[in-house]
Amino acid sequence: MIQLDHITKTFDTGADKVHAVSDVTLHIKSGEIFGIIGFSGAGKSTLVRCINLLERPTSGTVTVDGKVLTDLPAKELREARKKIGMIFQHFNLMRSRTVGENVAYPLKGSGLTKQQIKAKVKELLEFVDIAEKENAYPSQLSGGQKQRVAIARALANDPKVLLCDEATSALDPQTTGAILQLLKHLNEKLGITIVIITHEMAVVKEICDRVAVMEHGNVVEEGDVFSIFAAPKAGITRDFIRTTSNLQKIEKLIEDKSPLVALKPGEKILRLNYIKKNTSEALISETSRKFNINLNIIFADLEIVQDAPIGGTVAIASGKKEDIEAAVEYLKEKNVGVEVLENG
Ligand SMILES: Nc1ncnc2c1ncn2[C@@H]1O[C@H](COP(=O)(O)OP(=O)(O)OP(=O)(O)O)[C@@H](O)[C@H]1O
Repeated sequence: MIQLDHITKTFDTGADKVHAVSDVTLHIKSGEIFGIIGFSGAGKSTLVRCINLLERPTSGTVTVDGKVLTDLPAKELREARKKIGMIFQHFNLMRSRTVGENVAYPLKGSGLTKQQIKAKVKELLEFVDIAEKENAYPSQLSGGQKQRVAIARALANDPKVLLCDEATSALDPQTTGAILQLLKHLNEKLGITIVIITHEMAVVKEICDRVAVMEHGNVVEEGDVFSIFAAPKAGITRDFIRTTSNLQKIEKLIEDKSPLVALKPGEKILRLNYIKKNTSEALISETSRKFNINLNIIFADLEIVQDAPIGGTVAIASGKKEDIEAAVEYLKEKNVGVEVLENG
């Protein structure tokens, strides 16, 4: 649906040149929710603004829904852009217009009659569940409500793609959750391809199918969300994942020689990470029985990503040395990442 080929964007500020995006090639499939994550200044916004040519790339081609946007003349580009909606962190609503007027705005010149526009606005506001605010002004709405209006406005021209630039960054966690669910709903109901820029891994985990990680204008890692969480390759990806996991707390306990992690001779502290979708918690009890060892879970940080458990547990393994070693091998065969954190 979206093909970015060798996109480079350099800003010439007079004094020097800023290489915001350097030779990025990405393919975003039709119907997926694609996340772009990176720290501030990584080039995420610039890259996404290149998709609808709000920012024209210095070089490279942008193809959306089969049209090479970078080659289109102005008039055709304007038409093609209508099929790419966009929402922003600060909503960008027109303050002097009502909710209904904001949503109707992109329908100007669409050829629809007043009556048809009215009906369309009503339908859109109902879809985002804010129909009762049609005559309110943006200043009378909460952040979450403003973003719902912005989503309704972005949907006015029945886009095939929705670009979301930090759309939940100004919202509290509960409202963030509700807006993400709304995005998921419109992805599923309307089949809209969604690109989400964020600096929060929790957002990626919540709704994205695939994710690209950006650093210094480059995509350093890309893949389906489960694989990226299970086996991140780039250092920056690991940093992001750490922000959503508590597992490293156990390392501090070991370092502080906490009684919680005190070992008897022969015991080991193992960190077990689920790295394939088919691993299940039952494996731990199965392994204990099979090798006649005890696996005493002292810490668990498990959650569901893309309908599969991910994260890990930390367990103290006790039993005969050779049985523990055999159990470790068995777990590895079963696609569990095993790391010995401490030997007793
Ligand atoms: N119009 C511009 N003129 C000059 N430099 C710019 C312009 N827009 C962006 N930049 C620079 O390009 C780099 C990438 O910025 P960009 O906004 O794309 O990053 P980002 O990952 O979206 O960060 P943030 O999350 O803070 O928005 C930064 O160094 C930024 O200062």
